[in-house]
Amino acid sequence: MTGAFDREAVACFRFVGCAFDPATGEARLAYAFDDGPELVETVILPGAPFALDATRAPAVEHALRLLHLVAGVSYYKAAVPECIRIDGYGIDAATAALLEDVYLHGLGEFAYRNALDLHGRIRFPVEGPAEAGVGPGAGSAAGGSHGRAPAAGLSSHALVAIGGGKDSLVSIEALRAAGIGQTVAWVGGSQLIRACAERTGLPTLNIQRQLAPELFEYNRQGAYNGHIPVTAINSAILALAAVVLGVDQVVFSNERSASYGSLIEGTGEVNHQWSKGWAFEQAFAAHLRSHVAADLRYYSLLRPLSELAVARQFARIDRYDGWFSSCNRNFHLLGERPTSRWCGVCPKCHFVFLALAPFMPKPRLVAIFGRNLLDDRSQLGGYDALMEYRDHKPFECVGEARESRAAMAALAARPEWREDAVVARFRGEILPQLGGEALEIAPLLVPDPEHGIPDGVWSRLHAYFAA
Ligand SMILES: CC(=O)N[C@H]1[C@@H](OP(=O)(O)OP(=O)(O)OC[C@H]2O[C@@H](n3ccc(=O)[nH]c3=O)[C@H](O)[C@@H]2O)O[C@H](CO)[C@@H](O)[C@@H]1O[C@H](C)C(=O)N[C@@H](C)C(=O)N[C@@H](CCC(=O)O)C(=O)O
Ligand SMILES: Nc1ncnc2c1ncn2[C@@H]1O[C@H](COP(=O)(O)OP(=O)(O)OP(=O)(O)O)[C@@H](O)[C@H]1O
Repeated sequence: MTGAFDREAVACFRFVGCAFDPATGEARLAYAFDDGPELVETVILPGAPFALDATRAPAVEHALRLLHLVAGVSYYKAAVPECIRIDGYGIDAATAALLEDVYLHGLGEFAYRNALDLHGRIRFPVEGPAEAGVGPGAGSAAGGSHGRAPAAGLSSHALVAIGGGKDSLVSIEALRAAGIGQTVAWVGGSQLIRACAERTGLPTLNIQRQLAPELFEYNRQGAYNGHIPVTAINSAILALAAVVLGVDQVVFSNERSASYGSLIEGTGEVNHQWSKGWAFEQAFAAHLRSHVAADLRYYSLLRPLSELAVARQFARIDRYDGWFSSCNRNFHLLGERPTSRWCGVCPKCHFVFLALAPFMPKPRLVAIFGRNLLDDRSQLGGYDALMEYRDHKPFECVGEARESRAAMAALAARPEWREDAVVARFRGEILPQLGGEALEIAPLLVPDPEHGIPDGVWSRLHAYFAA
């Protein structure tokens, strides 16, 4: 491939190579289409130089390769060719199966919006036996690998991903309450995330990430573009950071509701937040243990909780009211920064306002958002989609439709909310059509037993979450 980027002319996507320099903390991830220019993404861990002993160095190499393979999704999507090549190292069948899952499901929304069918198209080449350093018996399918990589001598400490929204702040406060040592870590240059991280008063770790600049040029030249599984990428970055720093836990804050997508007529389920779901968490955690380090734990602290349960927890703390935002418009790499932390018109603003409303005094909530979204008729369509009323759930990180309906039903019974435009319309038009649907909030607040939180952590936390 030479000259301008022509997605139809691409034959092969290549993983060209990757390297980590412990002296500078820089990871270099290189890709290419055919014999075109190298596309180099960089990730920089602060705190270099790092001393990696003989136990940790192989774990770092395997975490680096995993990051190289996962982060490739940003570039692969530009042309989605049938041929994938990995230069420089081979991968085993378990790794190929994990990646095929991450690319297929993580690009689910991308494929739907671009009218592409990626089923059966994404095949990672398996070359040779299990990767070096991988313990005997490494399994054969994503999530099914029960082998173990050697332990890397990691110390007990949690690297907790912080995203500037309510979810990670709930986890951070829960871990603090349980007395678990933590460093709050984020990827990228967001000032909003930095402000929240500093507000926690805990040690912080800001990892820089620079996408290959050619990708943006390819986008201008007509590359396929769309959503990617960014949580999978951030997870792989934090896993690399954990083994480089020698700590044993990578903690995310993905709630139970993230495992459910939008039901699209004629297409089926498409999950915008697939890499925040339970299937990804299980597969990735197992893969880290079998292919990176047996003593590395990856889990989501909020997996047992619904979005409403997370909102209830968040409402218990007011320390972050003037700092946090769940509105994704704050987090673009390119383009303008919004002037307000809450745009007030996107699905996340709609949902977070609704989810917090049953658990917070109204004046506090309105002060956080600077307005009352539930008393604004122009927001009716947005709330209909959240409740899956005449529309599908939006492609965004929002709770299940039954959670939105239950929250709305609770507000419909509250004098301070029931006359507000969106709630009054729900009472008059939607509620009567819901027939026998159970609309109580309480059952949705019960922690789910399905999660990957280590026993020692969960035993200290479940009372906190149940309180
Ligand atoms: C902030 C945001 O929502 N961005 C999405 C948006 O991208 P846009 O072009 O408007 O701006 P940028 O974010 O600046 O991206 C510029 C281009 O770079 C590509 N890109 C970016 C990051 C990356 O890791 N790889 C990339 O290839 C991107 O394609 C842009 O062309 O629309 C895009 C297309 O739909 C989305 O891909 C952008 O989403 C970001 C990757 C992002 O960080 N989004 C999170 C706020 C997000 O949606 N999180 C999900 C979790 C989903 C998951 O499974 O992990 C959530 O919270 O639900
Ligand atoms: N830039 C980032 N660096 C590292 N982790 C991130 C980043 N952005 C989001 N995350 C993590 O990804 C997961 C999903 O993000 P999400 O946006 O749902 O969480 P949040 O920002 O904590 O809360 P909210 O849902 O209210 O926005 C969380 O664990 C979050 O900490």
